[in-house]
Amino acid sequence: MDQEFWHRRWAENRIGFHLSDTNPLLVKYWPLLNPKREDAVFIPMCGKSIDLSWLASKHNEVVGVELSEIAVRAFFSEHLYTPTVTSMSPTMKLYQFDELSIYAGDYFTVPLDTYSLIYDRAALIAMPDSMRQKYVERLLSLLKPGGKILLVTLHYPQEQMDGPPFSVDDDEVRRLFDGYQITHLNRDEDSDRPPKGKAADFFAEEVWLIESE
Ligand SMILES: C[S@@+](CC[C@H](N)C(=O)[O-])C[C@H]1O[C@@H](n2cnc3c(N)ncnc32)[C@H](O)[C@@H]1O
Repeated sequence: MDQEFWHRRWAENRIGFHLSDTNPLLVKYWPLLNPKREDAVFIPMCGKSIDLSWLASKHNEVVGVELSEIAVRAFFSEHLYTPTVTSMSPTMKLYQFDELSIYAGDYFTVPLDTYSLIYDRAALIAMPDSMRQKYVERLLSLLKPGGKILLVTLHYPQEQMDGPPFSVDDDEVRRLFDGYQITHLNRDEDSDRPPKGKAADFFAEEVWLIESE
């Protein structure tokens, strides 16, 4: 999945993954992380998710990274926020407004801090098999000791459907986050997917709590 693929998706507004409201799974399961206002939150590959605003209403510092500047600009204009914009390199900008900072740039190269809490919805599962290990290594390097991740994945028969979104099953979550405490919080087979025009025998959305020990 090269970067051009995602730039094209945003340029053509093919963003079926975008939710028009706060993700109910975030609202339901975030309290299980025992979040405190002063815990800094990181959201990888955040798109223009409304979840950014929900988390910013509960935390002093929320940091997102999104490759597409179209998405980042849309997020701020759709919320009527006027961010300050700092150019960091020809391919990287930092957008800031109150508690929220969003880097428009590549997740793998943006200069990030470490965070107590991470929210991954449709980021790990946007990565093809060949990139997932590298994606998770970077994610775990950004997690403070004692930190927690709320992770939302999809599980379906991969041979019946092309990704993204890709299927990431129970075994793979446990392998990718080996050495961390993993709690399976929810499996929903009635989620309103697969994406338009695609079909699979089953299609389950799963929620995980990953904790560093
Ligand atoms: C499936 S979307 C999910 C967006 C968001 N998490 C949501 O729930 O709406 C995956 C996002 O990852 C972004 N992305 C893909 N590769 C990236 C990279 N290397 N760095 C930053 N963002 C990336 C895409 O532009 C896209 O917006």
